[in-house]
Amino acid sequence: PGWFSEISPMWPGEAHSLKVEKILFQGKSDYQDVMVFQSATYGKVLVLDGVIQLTERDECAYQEMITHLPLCSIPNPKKVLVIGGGDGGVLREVARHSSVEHIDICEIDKMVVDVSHLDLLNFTVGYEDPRVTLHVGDGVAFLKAAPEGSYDAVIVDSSDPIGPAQELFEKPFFESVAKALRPGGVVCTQAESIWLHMHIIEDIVVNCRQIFKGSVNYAWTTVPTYPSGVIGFMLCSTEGPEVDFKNPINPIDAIENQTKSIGPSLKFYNQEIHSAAFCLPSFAKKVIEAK
Ligand SMILES: NCCCN[C@H]1CC[C@H](NCCCN)CC1
Repeated sequence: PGWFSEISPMWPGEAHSLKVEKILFQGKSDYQDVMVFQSATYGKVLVLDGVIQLTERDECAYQEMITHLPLCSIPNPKKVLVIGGGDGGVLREVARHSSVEHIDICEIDKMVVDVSHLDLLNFTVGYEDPRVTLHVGDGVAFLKAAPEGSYDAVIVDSSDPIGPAQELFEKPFFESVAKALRPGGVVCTQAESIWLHMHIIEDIVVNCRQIFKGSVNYAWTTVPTYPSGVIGFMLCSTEGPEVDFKNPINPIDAIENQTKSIGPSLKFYNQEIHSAAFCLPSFAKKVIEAK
């Protein structure tokens, strides 16, 4: 009945709208407003504090890229930590990697986990995997408590810097990620849009270059229902065995064959788009590669 418009001070003067067929869930958690609605043309949509988190139609572009860009860049990911990602989409993607033996996920808002379990978003396949341990709590505290060198990969599937995820964009958090990663371990974080947030990205790149002594790269993908239609990721590795993010050594087709057991096959990610994701327009390249 009507339209949902995503209006936010984070993207002033513009708004993306989706035609609403039915509101499926509305709640207020300790951290944010949570809503799920059935849209006319993008399937079910998850909204937190008025910001679109994912839609059934295009979530593959975000979940597959944020997961396989890091995990296909190292030979044998075994222990993976997901910060955020309570909707379960990233878990579904991590579970495709048969080399992975244990997945910790730390989501601050239980209501987001409950909503995904309500099967409103049918992403529950990720939570059913026996390798998954769910921790409901603050990712900053979780990482501070993590023993040094615990993980091969950390995926920071956060919302935006206004609200509960604000600390996940700050230097102390990146330092705790670096400590929790093994030498040559990798982190992939949600890193905003080059059209909207070049200044946020610039600050993140400066911090990452100081903290991650392996390589620091920015990659991006297209998500029609995110403002400006694109979203980026910081891909960083700690000092140790060299990681070349631009030439994935853990090819997805090998993963592809393993994925018979996990839900639908990949809709977006492939080796070519992995490498292409690191190609940047000049206005972004100038800022990101100069730092
Ligand atoms: N597992 C899906 C979580 C989605 N993460 C974020 C949701 C909010 C979205 N705002 C877009 C801001 C414009 N760059 C960024 C990704």
